[in-house]
Amino acid sequence: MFEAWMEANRKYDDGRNLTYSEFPTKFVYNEGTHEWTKRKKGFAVGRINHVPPGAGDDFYLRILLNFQKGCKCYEDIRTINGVKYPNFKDACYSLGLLDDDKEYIDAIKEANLWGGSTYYLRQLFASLLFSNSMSRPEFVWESCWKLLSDDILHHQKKVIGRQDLIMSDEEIKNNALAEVERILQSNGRSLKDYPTMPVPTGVLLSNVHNKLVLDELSYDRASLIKQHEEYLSCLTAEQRNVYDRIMTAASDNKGGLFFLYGFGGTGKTFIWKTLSAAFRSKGEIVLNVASSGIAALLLPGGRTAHSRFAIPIEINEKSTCNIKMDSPQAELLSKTRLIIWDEAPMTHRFCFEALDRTISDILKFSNSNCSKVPFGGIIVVLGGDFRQILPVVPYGGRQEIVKATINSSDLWDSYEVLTLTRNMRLQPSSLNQDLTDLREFSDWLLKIGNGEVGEDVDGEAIIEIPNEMLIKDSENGLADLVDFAYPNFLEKIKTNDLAFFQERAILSPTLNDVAMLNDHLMSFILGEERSYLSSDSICKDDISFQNDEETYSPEVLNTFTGSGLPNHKLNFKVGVPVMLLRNIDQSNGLCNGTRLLITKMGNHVIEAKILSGNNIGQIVLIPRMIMTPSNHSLPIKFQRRQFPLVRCFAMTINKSQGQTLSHVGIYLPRPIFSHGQLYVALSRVRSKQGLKILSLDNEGQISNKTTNIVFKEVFHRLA
Ligand SMILES: Nc1ncnc2c1ncn2[C@@H]1O[C@H](COP(=O)(O)OP(=O)(O)OP(=O)(O)O)[C@@H](O)[C@H]1O
Repeated sequence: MFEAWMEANRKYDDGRNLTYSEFPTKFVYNEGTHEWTKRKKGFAVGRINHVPPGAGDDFYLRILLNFQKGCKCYEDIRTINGVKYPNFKDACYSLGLLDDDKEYIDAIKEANLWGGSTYYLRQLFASLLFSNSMSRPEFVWESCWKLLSDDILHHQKKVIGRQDLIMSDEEIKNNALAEVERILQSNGRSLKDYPTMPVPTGVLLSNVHNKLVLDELSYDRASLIKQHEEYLSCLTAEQRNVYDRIMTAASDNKGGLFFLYGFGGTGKTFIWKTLSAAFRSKGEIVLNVASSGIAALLLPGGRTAHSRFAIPIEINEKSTCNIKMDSPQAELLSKTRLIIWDEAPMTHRFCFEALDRTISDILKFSNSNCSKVPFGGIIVVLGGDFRQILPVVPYGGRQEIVKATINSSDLWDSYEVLTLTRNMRLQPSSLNQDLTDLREFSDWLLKIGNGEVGEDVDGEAIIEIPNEMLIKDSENGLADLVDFAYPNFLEKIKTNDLAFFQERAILSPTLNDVAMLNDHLMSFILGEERSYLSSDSICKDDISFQNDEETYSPEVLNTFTGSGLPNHKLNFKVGVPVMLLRNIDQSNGLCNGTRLLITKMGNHVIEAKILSGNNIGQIVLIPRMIMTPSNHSLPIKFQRRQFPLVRCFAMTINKSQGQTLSHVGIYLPRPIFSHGQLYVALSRVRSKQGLKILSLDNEGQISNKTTNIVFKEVFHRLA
């Protein structure tokens, strides 16, 4: 039957765009003649028999049959993009369908051929360590250390000022390793965390244990004193009240929990900066974290809460953070005076409860009273806006989502709510007309966020979109929306205009609509399009692994999609903006949500330039990484090795939270589906001139109405 498929491909053209399992949709197999003939009626789908991984070449042949089309002989099956591979395994590898550390060696070699700085190569290696993507990191290091240390001798000659300096291979290798260690340490990691990796000899590692603490104490106090005075003199009366209340709690030495409630632009970040300067200028430790990577980049020395506190991805009401008692993180927490946590309402309450439990456990040894006060007596200030998107609870309804928010936690009774109400972005420096416009827009936004526009029926209201924000009377609404968000788009791609892409996006509620928009925009870009396939497998620690292996074959796993998980097949071109889906190197601004522009595409590595945050224009090398989705709706635990990237001409509204943009097109082919989504989409811009909305009704016709969802009960405990 199988060989007859190749025979049929030699005979007929019609089936050559079909894989082996798609073949029965157009052909029928005749058991008597052992031939495939063209199907005249009916429909059938094929299934390829299970082959266990231990079966050798047959296993790889089976994988290839899910991708290769129109093969006329065995050689065709192992020919990829015109290259004939010696065996099926190598052909699978070239398609990216295998998990193999060889890929990372090839990635480093490939990036080296691009001729960039060795520093970027070491960052690439460090990001592979951060993401635990290599099964044998020491093997990759041994194979590539020469490429990763190409600049060491030159650098040392400069440092020492002796052009005749000679270094042995071991010394060069040790120095390169120390550089990798430096990158790891800036992100709270060390080579010591990877037991099979060598560690550099010399002074560097003796500091490792305290590096996290040292980093937090190494701020320039003199300049912070000046900064603090400057900020303090600017505070408005209500901002000053907030500041005084927190400083009083600090001087009382009894700890304190606060929630700073204020909509966008009321100066929450300004307060965070003032407080951080106040404490740090006195040599006290402040940990600035945020729920999203983007918000973390706005804070001085900010990190995502999940990475700073090692909060487990799969969390429940009994979880604690992954911080051991005698670890550097524990020492850091025991010395911390103030924790600032921005965008708190989007994080599940279990995360705050896990941190509270962990801190109490750590501190109870030094002070037995600590376990009696929340967060062991550290002052904790949360901030954010409950009008925005609340924690995502997979398949959770209204009740589950509301129950997951921080103000449903038992800890909430201990929080004191401090409020900011004055919009500091809209100040009288603007022209009068502009100011009136801005105020009207800001008031309308707040009403949308509060659910005060339209008639509320069980949390949902149909609202009318103001005319000036609407795409209407249009032959092709989508083309007009694209033109608004990305005018002269091809020209901007040609000139590699980073500033243009930095501030623009199209937002839509669902992943499918976003994928359609990204396909649409990418189709205009000339140049080679490359497809990158992921390697998917069931996690070996899944206890039902043995039984599931047959049901969840790689081609079934390939179909899984989810928010935060890159697709099995990614299509990119040079010039396409993408968003990072992992925290790679937060100290260099590479976190979940950072936007990048693709500049080079290799077989195993992608080069891009940073578009958002603090390091705009900096080059970064992105490898494939192992990602395990935490989606409980999936019946098994599986992992995907893929580039942690998603195209972002268009992005989901949820992904846009925290981004500030100048031009936003909102595409609503169907209504938004959860609390805060409309408010978040509308409030990404600073003025209504930066906003256009294309809303479609059930018949797909342009409409001036859309749905807003607000769960008003989340506002109840904020008075
Ligand atoms: N007291 C102040 N004096 C001068 N400028 C201020 C003051 N407070 C805030 N600002 C400025 O107003 C703008 C908005 O403030 P900020 O970014 O702190 O608000 P936010 O509440 O954090 O907003 P978002 O939630 O949208 O991030 C910033 O440019 C900030 O520098």
